[in-house]
Amino acid sequence: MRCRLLAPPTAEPGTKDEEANTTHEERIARAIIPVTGTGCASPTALQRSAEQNVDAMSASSSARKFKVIVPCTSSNIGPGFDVVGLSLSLYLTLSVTVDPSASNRAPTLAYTGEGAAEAPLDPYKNLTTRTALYVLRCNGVGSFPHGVSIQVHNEVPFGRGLGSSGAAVIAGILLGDALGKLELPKERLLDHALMIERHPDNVTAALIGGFVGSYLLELSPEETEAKDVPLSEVLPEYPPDAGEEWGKDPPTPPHGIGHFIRFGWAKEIKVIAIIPQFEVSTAKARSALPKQYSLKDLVFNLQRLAVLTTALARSPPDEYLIFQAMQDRVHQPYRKHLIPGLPRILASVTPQSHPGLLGICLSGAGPTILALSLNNQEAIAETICDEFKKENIDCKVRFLEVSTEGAQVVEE
Ligand SMILES: Nc1ncnc2c1ncn2[C@@H]1O[C@H](COP(=O)(O)OP(=O)(O)OP(=O)(O)O)[C@@H](O)[C@H]1O
Ligand SMILES: N[C@@H](CCO)C(=O)O
Repeated sequence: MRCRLLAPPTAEPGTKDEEANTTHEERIARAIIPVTGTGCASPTALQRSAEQNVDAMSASSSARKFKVIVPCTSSNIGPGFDVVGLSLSLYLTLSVTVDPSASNRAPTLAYTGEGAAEAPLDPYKNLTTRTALYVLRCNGVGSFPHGVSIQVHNEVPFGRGLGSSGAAVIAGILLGDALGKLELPKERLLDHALMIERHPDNVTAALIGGFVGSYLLELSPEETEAKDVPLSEVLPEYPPDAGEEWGKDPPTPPHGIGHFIRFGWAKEIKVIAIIPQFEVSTAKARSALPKQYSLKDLVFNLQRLAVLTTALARSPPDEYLIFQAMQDRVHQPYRKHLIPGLPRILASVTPQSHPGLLGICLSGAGPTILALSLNNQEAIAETICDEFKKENIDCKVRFLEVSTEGAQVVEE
């Protein structure tokens, strides 16, 4: 088994995003928005030859097998709304076979695990494979290679604030890169991901691994305007018939649109995810946020985030400092109506009531609650589950590790 670890993180990407009221399909549409004003060139000689290369490579070799493994992520960690993400040990895994002797033109998809009943098996509708096709088409390869079959095993629950969509997008980015043998550098992979999921926190942490901070460059007014181009205009729903060409080409992402840095993470800090058994869509949770904030609330969060990123790297961790630094006034207060009992749940465990507790927050857009602790994990989880139970909500508890490696492609 040969492991192709992606290139080490060196730089950064970015854009700003307004995702409220959008579905993932619409977000993909945005991915395809001509942000540079110059889309991929329509199938040129270069594109055709890239496609022929991929097919020729497939045809001349035996079946190729590889895995794409992407961790889940918890973003925000209290005050770091849309800024920080933590990569954790639940994984989305694609087991991919490219068999030149198989005749299927479109990839076949099979799912097990979380979301198996909901995830589309049509590769032109599925978030991961559509993302892969976007990467291929932006890089001169007009279609999937023949004979691709993908077995998905997913441990990341949908719509719970654990970055399932970010993981699906990163899996698609790496899938496209691997199928096209593109070998894009990590920064360029991230550019493509940021065209789809416009807040960088989840996708960056999923790609890079560990505890990561990121920001996006502002789009120009023309680029911002262009983001309303509908999906149907930029990426056809169905593949063309043999010999026909795709319609309009998707725009390539601008280069270096996001920027990131990886922080340290003290090895003593343990992570507990308390996962309520209901979904909150990120789009809905984003639409609950105000358009404007008071200076007081922004300063409240900025002060805490500045302290938090260093405090979580220090050994031994300072319980009081971290607990205070994980307070938030930018997103959690506005999402409380989406998660029954949220203020009470967040107040249910403190370093005083549960020695060893470092902090508690909403994971991503919720409804999962993330607790950081030095010990006492079971008691912390039990108390939070009991609080949810008062609202007639069952929870699953996961004791997780920080996943330091980030997304990987493993050749078999
Ligand atoms: N493995 C997957 N395959 C296909 N689609 C997926 C996959 N994972 C997530 N999705 C899509 O993403 C949706 C969930 O995304 P959403 O942004 O609402 O929540 P999340 O990413 O789990 O949470 P958060 O962004 O708060 O961390 C699912 O309903 C599904 O449409
Ligand atoms: N930072 C994002 C993460 C969800 O994907 C939010 O809280 O809306």
